[in-house]
Amino acid sequence: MNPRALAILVLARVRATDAYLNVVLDTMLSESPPKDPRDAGLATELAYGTTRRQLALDYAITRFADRKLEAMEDRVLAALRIGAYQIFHTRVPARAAVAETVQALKEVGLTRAAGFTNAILRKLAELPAPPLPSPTDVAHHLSVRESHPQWLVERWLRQFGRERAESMLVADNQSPPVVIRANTSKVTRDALLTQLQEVGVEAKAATISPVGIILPPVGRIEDVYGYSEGLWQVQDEAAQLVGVYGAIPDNARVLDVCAAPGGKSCHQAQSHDVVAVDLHAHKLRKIESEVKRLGLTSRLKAYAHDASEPFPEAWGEFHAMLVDAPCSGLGTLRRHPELRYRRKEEDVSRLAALQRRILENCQEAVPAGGLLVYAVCTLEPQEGQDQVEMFLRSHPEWTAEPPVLPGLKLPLTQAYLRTLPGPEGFDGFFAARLRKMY
Ligand SMILES: C[S@@+](CC[C@H](N)C(=O)[O-])C[C@H]1O[C@@H](n2cnc3c(N)ncnc32)[C@H](O)[C@@H]1O
Repeated sequence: MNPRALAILVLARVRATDAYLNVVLDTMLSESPPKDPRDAGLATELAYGTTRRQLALDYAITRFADRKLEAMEDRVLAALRIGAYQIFHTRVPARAAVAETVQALKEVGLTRAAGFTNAILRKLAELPAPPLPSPTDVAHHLSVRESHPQWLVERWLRQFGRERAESMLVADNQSPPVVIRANTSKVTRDALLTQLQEVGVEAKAATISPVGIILPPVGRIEDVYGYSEGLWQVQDEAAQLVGVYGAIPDNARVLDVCAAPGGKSCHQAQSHDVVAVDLHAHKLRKIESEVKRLGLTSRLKAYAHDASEPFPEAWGEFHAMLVDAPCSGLGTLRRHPELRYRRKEEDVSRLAALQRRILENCQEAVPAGGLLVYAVCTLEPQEGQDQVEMFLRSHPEWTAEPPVLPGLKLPLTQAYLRTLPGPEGFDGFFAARLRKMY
């Protein structure tokens, strides 16, 4: 299928079903694989790029549309956004962007909307630049320019100041690198790096993670050296740092209570026995298939369970617990661009309350002397540092205990691990390493 038509169908399905962009794209690319891998690359770039810029594109489209965007057929709106994205953000000549997009809309069965779409895209193509609100209204201007909801821009401006907030917004619109974690139960990071370079992959060591490798843009991840042999797993560097910062002693049994899709569980299983738990039974399949590929089946058992409810005694005692709690995910917007339009400000408090329930249940199950590593992939203090400090105030038997890792420069804020989106190239994470003293 033509890559523009494929991108239209992907965005239309994401809008219609509220599904994750990466899941829909992967499914549709495997259902109708383009013959030329470059077409798969173009469909991916159009789907992600358009979603990242959606709010700004809608601001431009609204100027010329005679009806509300919400009332438009999913495929028509997707075509308008994809066309506008190419006009404003790619090197595709504007005339070709309009013509090819209208042709693609016909290919997906919407010939009747071709004239309407063509007219709007041609008007957009005549603009010298994408329209923007006045820079004097800073939050509105940045919201449209960087395509993030205004409530989020206002929140980040308050929390981080203009310079950092702006660099975070800009970073969310960049394509993230593919980062992998060496499966150290099979190979060291440095040996894997050498092997990748020997087969011609221009890989380089991650900035901080001692197990991380940054890959150059690659096609199908499954075709990269070492994938089938389970020598590595895809995982953002900041997510790897959670495992590193946790510094769980090798002899500890680990209970990972929010485990799917399994990145941090597999990281722990490289050197520990792990019980991996997730609320959703269907998500365990992904953990199990990764554990198998990585050759870690003897190290990890996966179960469905609600982490806010007591754990079965039959699972035994755990000296360390990993609570990678469900959160607003606002630190991962470059990887999940659709999330920024779905999140509502009130989600932060709702999720903080769920995290508190999970923490309360988990802390009971840790024996004296044991560790609990709490992590979230968001920048919101209510879900991160404030959450943990409230927990510590109400549980004097617990203390924050950052790890001692000579030679490693972890991005710490006080005792806590904290990464922010920005020029450093990380997703945004917060983690706290907590010790139960008695
Ligand atoms: C941030 S994700 C975990 C990511 C995972 N640790 C990794 O590194 O790949 C949070 C997970 O918590 C799960 N979850 C949500 N509510 C839960 C609950 N009450 N009990 C257990 N798991 C829950 C979600 O299904 C989701 O898979």
